[in-house]
Amino acid sequence: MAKQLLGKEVTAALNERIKANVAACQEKGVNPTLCIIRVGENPSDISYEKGATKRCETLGVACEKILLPEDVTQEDLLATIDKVNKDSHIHGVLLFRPLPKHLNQAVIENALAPEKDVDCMTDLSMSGVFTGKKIGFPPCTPQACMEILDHYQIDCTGKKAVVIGRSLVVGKPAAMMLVKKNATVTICHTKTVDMPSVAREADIIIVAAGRAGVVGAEYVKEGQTVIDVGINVNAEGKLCGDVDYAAVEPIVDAITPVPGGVGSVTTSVLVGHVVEAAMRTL
Ligand SMILES: Nc1nc(=O)c2c([nH]1)NC[C@@H]1CN(c3ccc(C(=O)N[C@@H](CCC(=O)O)C(=O)O)cc3)C=[N+]21
Repeated sequence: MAKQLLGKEVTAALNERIKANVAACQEKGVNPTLCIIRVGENPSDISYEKGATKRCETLGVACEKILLPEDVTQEDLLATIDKVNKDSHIHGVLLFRPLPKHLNQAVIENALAPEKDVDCMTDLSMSGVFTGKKIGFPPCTPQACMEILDHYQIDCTGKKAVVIGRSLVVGKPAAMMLVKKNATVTICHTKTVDMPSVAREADIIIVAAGRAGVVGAEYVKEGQTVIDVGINVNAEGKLCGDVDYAAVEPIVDAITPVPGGVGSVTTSVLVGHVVEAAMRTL
């Protein structure tokens, strides 16, 4: 039986710090405010939006939403971003990605004001993750993985870490953050040859493959820690991870469940960034 790494234990600690910072803002007459921009009706965007809305409420942060149709033009989305950039009562902006194919995502991502970039969407913010310079905020999801490792005192120094997935939202920045924690890191992706045997060599596996249940028993061995970043909505509308939990859990030492793992921590990290952005304006 593996130890469950529970998101709620990690968020309880984070939320206390966030609440204190919210109070500090309010004392100075500033109401930390998140603006969510959603294009279309992607179910995983909607579930993140629901989670973020609830967490904002719990923590006393305002949450505004801008919903745009799936066929929004590049011009209209850029105009929306320009508007929130100029709106001084908004401290942080979350734009769900990936965007529909007809939009030029690279241009849109860099249109956001850097000081409001609470999920590391701009190239400038992302450069901070790679250079180690303190620029903006790190991306919420890989930071949530690190918060879980820290909270459960899972030391990375000298450990072998395998990251499954090379996206700019999770895989690549997660690998850099693990390097910063002194792990030796391997990034696996769709062209990796014999991924199960690479994964079995790891002490720590971060799974951000983006497909439900792809990591099965053949990827793991005893003694490992498995962090499942996947949030997939299955046919019954239920959340499930990228790890086949029932197969993997009996083998490894520690594992994050879905739901109840990384996703819930991601949401608190996001709200924490919004409050931090508000504090920087004081
Ligand atoms: N720019 C961008 N950044 C993202 O981080 C991003 C994105 N776009 N697009 C969509 C995906 C999906 N995603 C989710 C996060 C939390 C829940 C979620 O359900 N959270 C629940 C808890 C879930 C759980 O317990 O595991 C909550 O906060 O209460 C769902 C989905 C982020 N993504």
